[in-house]
Amino acid sequence: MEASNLVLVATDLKKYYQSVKAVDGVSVELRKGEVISILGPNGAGKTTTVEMLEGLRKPDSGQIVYFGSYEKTVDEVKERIGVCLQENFFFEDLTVLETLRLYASFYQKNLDIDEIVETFQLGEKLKTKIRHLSGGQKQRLAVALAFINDPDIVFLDEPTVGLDPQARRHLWDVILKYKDAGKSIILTTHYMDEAHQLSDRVYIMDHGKIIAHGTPQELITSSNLNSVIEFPKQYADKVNIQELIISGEYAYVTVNDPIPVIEKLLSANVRNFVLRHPTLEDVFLKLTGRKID
Ligand SMILES: Nc1ncnc2c1ncn2[C@@H]1O[C@H](COP(=O)(O)OP(=O)(O)OP(=O)(O)O)[C@@H](O)[C@H]1O
Repeated sequence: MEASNLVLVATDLKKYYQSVKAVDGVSVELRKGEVISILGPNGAGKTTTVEMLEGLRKPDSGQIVYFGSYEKTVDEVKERIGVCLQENFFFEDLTVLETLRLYASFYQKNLDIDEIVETFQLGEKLKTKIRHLSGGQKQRLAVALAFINDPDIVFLDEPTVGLDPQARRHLWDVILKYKDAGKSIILTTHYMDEAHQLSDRVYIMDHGKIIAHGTPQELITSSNLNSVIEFPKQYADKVNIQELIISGEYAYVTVNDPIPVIEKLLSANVRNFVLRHPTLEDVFLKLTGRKID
């Protein structure tokens, strides 16, 4: 990949709050036409990292280079950046159309509003005031607004929270459409399937540091997890299995050879287990020892 394709390079970013090392030496690269995800449990430092990349928070140290130019500050590139924050505030008495036009007026360059309306399926709500939108409709509008200035880099912090499964899938298609059009997208998400489906590369964060990164498949392969065996946690005490992880209602074990574990389960009369391929979620669980939510 040519260096000129790098639209953002962040090196050794740090942000400390008294004793809390919120971000402790994070480096991230983003290329043109790429979707990357930053995954991590609550408090890992994802939002602080992304807010520094967006120019909303000043790093204590480290460097961020936009569009290959050391001279460009975030203020100079903000026309080329789109942001959907985790919590968005709107003027409740404006309609959807008025809101789109207002945000468009903040920038020199815009995507066509009709195209945005169609892409984000907002047509039926154009004359509806924000206060009368459902949570999911507001969320779709918030993501739409991140694209209004036809940005080259788009930050989407938990963009599908509050959406029903159909709307979530639709938004995935929209994100991939914009990626294919050459936009570069940084996603933070709690949904592992979303990260896997959308991301070219994933950064896994914990305690302010990147603890692993790569394509979803590279992360799965490099974790040396061949098989996952999963069963209800109430059986965990019945079987002596090393490296068992209890999370939620289930006990998990990731192994290269599943046969000895299955034999143990069967001899303890545990039959309602599932054997499956590992997912990004299992990698995450192995690395951090806990589930993301
Ligand atoms: N303004 C602040 N003052 C003090 N501590 C802060 C501040 N902002 C964040 N932190 C702390 O920094 C750490 C990282 O927070 P951050 O919000 O970046 O994590 P996160 O990974 O985005 O979490 P979540 O998934 O819950 O949004 C947390 O321990 C948080 O309490």
